[in-house]
Amino acid sequence: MFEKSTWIRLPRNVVVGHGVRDAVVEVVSDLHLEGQPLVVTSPTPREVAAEPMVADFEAAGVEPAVVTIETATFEAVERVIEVADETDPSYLIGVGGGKAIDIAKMASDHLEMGFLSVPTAASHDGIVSNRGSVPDGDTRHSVAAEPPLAVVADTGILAEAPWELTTAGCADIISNYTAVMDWRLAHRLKDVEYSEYAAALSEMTAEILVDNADLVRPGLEESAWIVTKALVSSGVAMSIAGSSRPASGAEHLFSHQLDRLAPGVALHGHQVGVGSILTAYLHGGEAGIWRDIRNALASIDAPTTASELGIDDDTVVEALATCHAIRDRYTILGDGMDERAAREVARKTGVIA
Ligand SMILES: NC(=O)C1=CN([C@@H]2O[C@H](COP(=O)(O)OP(=O)(O)OC[C@H]3O[C@@H](n4cnc5c(N)ncnc54)[C@H](OP(=O)(O)O)[C@@H]3O)[C@@H](O)[C@H]2O)C=CC1
Ligand SMILES: O=C(CO)COP(=O)(O)O
Ligand SMILES: [Zn+2]
Repeated sequence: MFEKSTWIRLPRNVVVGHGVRDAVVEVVSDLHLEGQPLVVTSPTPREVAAEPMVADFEAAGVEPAVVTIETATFEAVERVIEVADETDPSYLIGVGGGKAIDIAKMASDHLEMGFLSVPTAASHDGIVSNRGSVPDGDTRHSVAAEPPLAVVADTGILAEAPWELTTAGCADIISNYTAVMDWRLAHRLKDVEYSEYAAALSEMTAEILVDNADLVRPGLEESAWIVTKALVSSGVAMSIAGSSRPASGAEHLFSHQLDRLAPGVALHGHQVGVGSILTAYLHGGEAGIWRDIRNALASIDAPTTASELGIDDDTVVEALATCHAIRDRYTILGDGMDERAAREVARKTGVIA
């Protein structure tokens, strides 16, 4: 008897383009959402996008509550839930980078209410995904959640954000190459559930972005458009897979470990990009695609070395040698790298001097 089943949850509306922030109230109406929203944001996105959006709601007779979070932690999720208990919203709106959107996503899942994703930076592919990513002591959780009901990505806002946020989003996409290599390996060796469709979409997204790298330039709003479409597509791949596997392999373990060893120094996307150079080398050796990944990152101004990340060489080596333990996710790192081997790979790929 055939007993397989799947349930793919995707956003109902994805609105991308110049000035679409002004359409949030209309998108809410299109979704037939009633009552007051709770806006979850972080300090800079609050000024850039949340406050004008709240003014639009007020003009339409709706009084949103606003909560500002500073970190992507379970405590921040708790705080949002407390504010929701006090203000009784009908839905949530996450306005910001990966931090604010992840917290809104996880709080909305707990509260069993929908949320909208309003990114202010094209810096990560959690804009659309059905996962939240949260550090917790020595480990890291990829938390199952609902995807947003709608995404409203204003390319005008995204293009005005600091350029490095956009290059971080590109690097998060380029890292899909090694994430999929790790996923296939885990499927072959450990029988990890695998989706050919999600893997193909994830790889194709990276391919299209690399093919269009010439158009990804500071000051060009078209760059925000190209990168946002890739981020949406990568998030959809995660939703199809029902896990972050299409977009998160050993290069993400490396980044999560850097978040612990050197917190707040480099952006998520930049760290996973450098991690992807290292793990591509582990997958393919000298003849592998690590040079293509390094060149693709360099072509869009993303860091390719420890010093460009602002992190010292020893910390990068330590992260590579220890990151396998951060989460139960089988990758090319297996049960971990010898520290000398990690240093050698980092040297050979030019990540450290
Ligand atoms: N769920 C998923 O599938 C995924 C989740 N992630 C998660 O997302 C996070 C990384 O996302 P990222 O966006 O890099 O992190 P943040 O949300 O921390 O944003 C990075 C920085 O950009 C600032 N910022 C955001 N928008 C603007 C703007 N328009 N103008 C100026 N500054 C701005 C933020 O300011 P401020 O400090 O004031 O907020 C912050 O300092 C990580 O926690 C990662 O784990 C990443 C990929 C996928
Ligand atoms: O960053 C992500 C995908 O780009 C999310 O992955 P994690 O599951 O590793 O948190
Ligand atoms: Zn990522």
